[in-house]
Amino acid sequence: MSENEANTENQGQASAGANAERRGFQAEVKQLLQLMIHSMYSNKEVFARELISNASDALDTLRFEGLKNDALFEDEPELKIWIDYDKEARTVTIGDNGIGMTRDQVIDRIGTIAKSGTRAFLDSLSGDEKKDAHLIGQFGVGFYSAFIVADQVVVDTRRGGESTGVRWISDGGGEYTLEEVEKAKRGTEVTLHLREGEDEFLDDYRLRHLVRTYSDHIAFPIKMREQLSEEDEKEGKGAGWEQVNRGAPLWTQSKSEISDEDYAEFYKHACHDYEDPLTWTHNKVEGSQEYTSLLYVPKRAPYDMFDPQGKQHGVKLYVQRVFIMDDAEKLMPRYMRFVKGVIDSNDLPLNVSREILQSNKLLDKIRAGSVKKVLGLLESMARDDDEPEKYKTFWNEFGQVLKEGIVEDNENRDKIAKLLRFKTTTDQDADPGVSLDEYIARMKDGQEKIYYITADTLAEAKHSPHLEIFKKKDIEVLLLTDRVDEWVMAHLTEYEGKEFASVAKGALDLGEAETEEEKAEQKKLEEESKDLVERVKTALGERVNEVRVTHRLTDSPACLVADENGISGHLERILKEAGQAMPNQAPHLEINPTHPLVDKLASEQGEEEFEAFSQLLFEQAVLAEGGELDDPATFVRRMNQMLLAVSKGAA
Ligand SMILES: Nc1ncnc2c1ncn2[C@@H]1O[C@H](COP(=O)(O)OP(=O)(O)OP(=O)(O)O)[C@@H](O)[C@H]1O
Repeated sequence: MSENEANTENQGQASAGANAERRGFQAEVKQLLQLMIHSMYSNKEVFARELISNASDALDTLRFEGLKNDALFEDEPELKIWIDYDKEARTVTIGDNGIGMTRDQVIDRIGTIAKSGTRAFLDSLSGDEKKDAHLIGQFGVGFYSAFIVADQVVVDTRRGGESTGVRWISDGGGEYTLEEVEKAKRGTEVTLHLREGEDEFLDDYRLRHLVRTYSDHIAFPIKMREQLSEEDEKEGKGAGWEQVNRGAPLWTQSKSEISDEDYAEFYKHACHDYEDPLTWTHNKVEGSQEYTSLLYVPKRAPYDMFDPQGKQHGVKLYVQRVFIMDDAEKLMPRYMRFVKGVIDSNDLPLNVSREILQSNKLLDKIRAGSVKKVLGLLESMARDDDEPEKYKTFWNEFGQVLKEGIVEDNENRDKIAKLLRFKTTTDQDADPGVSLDEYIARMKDGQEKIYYITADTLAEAKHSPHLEIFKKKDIEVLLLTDRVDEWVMAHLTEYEGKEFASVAKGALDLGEAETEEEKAEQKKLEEESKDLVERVKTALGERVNEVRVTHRLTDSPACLVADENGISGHLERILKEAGQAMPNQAPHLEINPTHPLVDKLASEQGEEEFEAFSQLLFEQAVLAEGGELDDPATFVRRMNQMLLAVSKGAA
């Protein structure tokens, strides 16, 4: 019951009044509730953090909206949270005098889950409690965590400025009831009727301990009844209320006063995560503009990291300790959407609106400064040989998102490139992968470029015929298999003065990694194969752009190569899959005259046989680079004819 209101509810469970309306939960809520109760039981204490976080968010919202509408504060300007318990009724109540909710808001917010991708998320759960607990934690346990310890939850709430309040009651089954109630004070009280066996929470010491452990550094006072001495009780003294948490926002304190545990608990509260963060950076910037940033990198990627509709909590903006907005994009670029935390500016005006923030120079500077801090944090994590696991975790969870920065952030491209990690032909199992600095350090004598290949899978990349000459010469090649890689490489043209070159594009130039002798031999081969090249070109017609003698194959008869400035076959397939109309650009076909099949082709006299053979060579090359044939049936027919001819010859 509230610090302000008399305790009227008692004994047993609350029941809805005669005018109460019964409503069903959204199907997803029903499912989530059941899962939550079972899989989160071993973390049952989270309910305290979640409900206190919600109360603190409601106070933040009130303070922000109150900047424009003073009336919202009514006659109660002091913002607070309180916790009380009733041993006889077996209830614990968490109350706040924050913004509160209207009837419609209660229906929208606690009868429904508005997060996008909820259905898919629920379908992805395995039934394995431990795994599911992780996933649910990531999804956000929120208000429903109350049902882990309670078999009935009552929410009394009144929005600031409204005349009537609403009571919501549910036992966590399929339904809840709603009715209008008189509520003198604005805000929300959540009363938990504890399940059998949960009486441990009806204890002053236990509750205080929960507050100190989980919510010590939230910005508002959390109050509990004073403990009376025996003497006071004898004298019949009533208990007053006292603040239990420190109540100063963590980021305003100096680093030396904050322990790692404090940072971790604050993170879980402010960023709605249920695991500790991976790392963080806390900075006070002084001088021409003043702000404090406390930025965290989580341990795990959110389930909707690649969902464009996904709501991410991201970084919260405060102005002089007043919460202003929760909109990552204004404070962090998209490619840093994994960063969470708080930025508190002393210089922005308190009455700042979203419109002003759209184009605000101060905010731009804060954003640029914060991006540098995060990049610095990642750099030091990547360099940290004592804890290599950390960067590995980061890269495996968020590497794909960070890569987007190569495309998005011109200014920091080199810094981001330094943080990239790759599987390579020399080090396919490297976890998290090889850095560009390591690659450059082991480049072969005379090697001038950084070579890479893009493909859908690691197996496809590793076995690509385009790599043959590189294997022979022991030149390392980066194996790129993320979807975003094609765009990344279109923007990453050089690193530390070294150009990038796709092994599947343009005429291959190995520079000085090739001896004069090898170059002369290549020239000779080209001369000798002129007629053959002409014949193949004629046979294939429009299907190819150019036919030439290969430089890159040692074991395969032929391969396709994209134009130096064109798009690779891999990108062409990605774009086609995404439904983009593609101009038909024929690839170059490179043939390997030293291969016995090509030798056989050269000796083929019959024009029809020569053409069929050339087509086969071309189609094989399409398949080898992961492409699809326009007419697979004809390919199979040609293949079978060839096999029959060969077996007849052998008989
Ligand atoms: N004490 C409260 N005062 C006002 N509104 C509240 C309160 N508690 C919950 N709400 C509303 O109900 C919504 C749902 O809460 P819930 O805790 O389930 O999710 P959340 O806080 O949005 O996200 P998360 O799942 O990450 O915790 C909140 O976003 C808020 O709008």
